[in-house]
Amino acid sequence: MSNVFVVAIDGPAGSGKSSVSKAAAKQLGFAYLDTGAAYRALAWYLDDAGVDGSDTALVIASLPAFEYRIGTDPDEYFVLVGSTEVTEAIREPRISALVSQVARVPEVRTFVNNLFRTIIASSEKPGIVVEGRDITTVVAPDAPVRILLTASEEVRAARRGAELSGDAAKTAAAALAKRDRADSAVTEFMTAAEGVDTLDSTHLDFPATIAAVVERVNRARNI
Ligand SMILES: Nc1ncnc2c1ncn2[C@@H]1O[C@H](COP(=O)(O)OP(=O)(O)OP(=O)(O)O)[C@@H](O)[C@H]1O
Ligand SMILES: Nc1ccn([C@@H]2O[C@H](COP(=O)(O)O)[C@@H](O)[C@H]2O)c(=O)n1
Repeated sequence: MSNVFVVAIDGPAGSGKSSVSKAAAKQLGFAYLDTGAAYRALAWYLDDAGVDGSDTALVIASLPAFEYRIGTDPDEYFVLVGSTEVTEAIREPRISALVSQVARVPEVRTFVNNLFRTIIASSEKPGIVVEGRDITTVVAPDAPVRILLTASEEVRAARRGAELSGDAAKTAAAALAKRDRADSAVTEFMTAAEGVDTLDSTHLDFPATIAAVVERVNRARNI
């Protein structure tokens, strides 16, 4: 890996990984890599092509044609599959409900992890905040800052529910718990691995959570 300073952040669904990581990256002048977007984009791609995401052989066979690009500038975030911008579409509850079944396939994980390592190594900023489920343990276990960002399930569900409307808001808590259960069978993100710092935002507001991340990074950089 290159000399880029990696901040690795993992956590369960709705713990604030993307919003906090993006804001911390902006404050630090770092790049930002949302790894969940790759799994979501693959789920979107398969769904769009009418491929059954539960058919492991078909999912693996689809990987070579999956053209994926993500913006790592926190001010210009985008996600592309081929020439289609899917930045918003991959956040839909429908895709959230499909994503775990593709993320459980080891060949998918190897494929996207190679992409992530390439993106990290080619970053032109002094550092990069990388968030997901297995960043502190698998993608960047040697990162100088490793954080497990968490919050109680009730608080996470309430924050996620507040973003949604209609039926999706009502079912947000159940959907979030279901996804965590499925993802926990594949990666460990509910408890911190050795050397990983737990940041519990249950009783912290958004600015205080960002400040806690930035403070950890500055301390590690002796700033
Ligand atoms: N400390 C906080 N206080 C209040 N709201 C917060 C805090 N942290 C995050 N949020 C809000 O919680 C919601 C969920 O955050 P976010 O989407 O970043 O989580 P996530 O971990 O990336 O979720 P997912 O894994 O489902 O993509 C957002 O509306 C975000 O603004
Ligand atoms: N490192 C990662 C990141 C994500 N996943 C899977 O992708 C889904 C979407 O992630 P979000 O962070 O956008 O919620 C997540 O539910 C996991 O299935 C992963 O396995 N590893």
